[in-house]
Amino acid sequence: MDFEKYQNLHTIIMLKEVIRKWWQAELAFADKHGVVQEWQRGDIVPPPNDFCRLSLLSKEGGRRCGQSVRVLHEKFKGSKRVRRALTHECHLNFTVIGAPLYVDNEYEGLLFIQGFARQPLGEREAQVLKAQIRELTPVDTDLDRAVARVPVMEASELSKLADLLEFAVTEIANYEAELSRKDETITSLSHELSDRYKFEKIIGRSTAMTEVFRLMEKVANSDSTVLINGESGTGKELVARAIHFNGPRKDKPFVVQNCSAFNDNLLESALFGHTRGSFTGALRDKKGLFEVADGGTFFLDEVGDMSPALQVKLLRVLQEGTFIPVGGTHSKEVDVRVIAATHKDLGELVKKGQFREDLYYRINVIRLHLPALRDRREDMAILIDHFLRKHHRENQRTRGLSPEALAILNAYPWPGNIRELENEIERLLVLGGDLEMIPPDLISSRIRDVVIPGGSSLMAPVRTTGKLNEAVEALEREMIQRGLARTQYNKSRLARELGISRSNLILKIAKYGLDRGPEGAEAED
Ligand SMILES: Nc1ncnc2c1ncn2[C@@H]1O[C@H](COP(=O)(O)OP(=O)(O)OP(=O)(O)O)[C@@H](O)[C@H]1O
Repeated sequence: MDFEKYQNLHTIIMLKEVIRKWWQAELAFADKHGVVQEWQRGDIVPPPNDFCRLSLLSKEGGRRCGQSVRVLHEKFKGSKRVRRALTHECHLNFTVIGAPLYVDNEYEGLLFIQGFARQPLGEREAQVLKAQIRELTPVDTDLDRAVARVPVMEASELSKLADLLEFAVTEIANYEAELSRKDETITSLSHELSDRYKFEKIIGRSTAMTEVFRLMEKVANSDSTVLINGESGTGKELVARAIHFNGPRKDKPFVVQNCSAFNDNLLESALFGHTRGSFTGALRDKKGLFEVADGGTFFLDEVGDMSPALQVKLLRVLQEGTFIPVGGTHSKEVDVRVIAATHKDLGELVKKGQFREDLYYRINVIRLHLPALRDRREDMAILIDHFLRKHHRENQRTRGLSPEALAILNAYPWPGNIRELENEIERLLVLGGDLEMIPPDLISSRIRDVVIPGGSSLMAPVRTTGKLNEAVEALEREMIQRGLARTQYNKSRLARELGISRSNLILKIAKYGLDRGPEGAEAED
């Protein structure tokens, strides 16, 4: 256990100050082997008691001071039942008081304070003390003055100090417990995230997607740079996350930055960080995202929009794993896997001189192409089904989309790809309320207008050949079916709209088999 990490705990800072101010003593920590690491390293904060200072700074004196602390440590280690503060008289006859630190019922060391007398030193005691210290080390200090300055702690004071030490070890134990709770939460959140980005959560059975999955499996366990190509909303980020969460870096950060979101200066500072004063407003040093992503994966979206200057910096990180923060003089080293994405044709940009060729070859090690939704129509049905389940509210009755609604969705070119489809399904589920089947009327007019310009009929093209009565019947059936969907099976309203009686409408519904059955019947009209 490293006591240094507790030095900044608010309670410990306060405690140290109080102890210094009231008792002229220093709070220190010995580890679970009874070793005071700072002393071992020669990192000694001079204690207010000059005799302790002289002793600690001499070789033999230091050894004896360490031994005194170890005696206390042995007392704690010997009995798990001792949880209160105990005292011991050191080689110079000063008191050491310590309290044991237990974390998770494991003994981790002790917090202690040393170097005070229990009562003012008498003449004889002072003589002995001076002789002892002279034996240990050559003395250049006025020892009479040192005797007068020896901190004295009476019994009542000592019990207060004991309370404070016990309070401090409890605080540290609580802090550790809180940290491990956080660790558990982080681990379980990271499992949840890995679950969410399992390959099976990426929907697609088309040939193009099967190829994507095959490559994803291959690259997940490697460290190579990946370039994902595809229009907006085709799932580039989803695929990048799945690669990260299915690979060895999954417990490390996954960081995303869209390179077209900022101007050049802001992007550079976001990616590489900046030093204080490097530009107006840079009030303190700031870590860049490459540092945040250290050990993990960095998803650089729209990499084709990066300026030539930043392309150079990116190339350096990819090749050497180093970069210099804006305004900085020293380079920093990171271990980051880069997954880049773009909707542009980088090869074309290279030809036009807008993208560095060396960078292009460096990031184009493995390329994944995500097809536009319009080019993988065979995935429409399972995608719709997936989003219906994903956004279905608990207890919602909706079972699906009506055949007419499906026909419209299937005919639409989906320029916004899967994101647009997902948004539309989510919207339909909200608007559909408790309707069992979502009717086409609820589909966004933006989509309907593309599929049926001017809101023309959804029906099959008007028949101009064949038997007239059959064509009339087909038209009648379509009009009733669509009307039922639009009015949510309100037959009285639909009958009025169609200009026929309600009973006539019911007959026609039965004739064309358009009734919803007994379950739906109750909700009608
Ligand atoms: N194959 C898929 N299966 C399930 N959901 C998907 C699939 N592809 C994309 N999505 C969903 O579509 C939405 C858009 O995906 P994503 O943000 O990954 O696209 P993108 O290509 O990175 O978009 P952009 O380039 O605009 O940032 C997300 O909600 C994502 O979960």
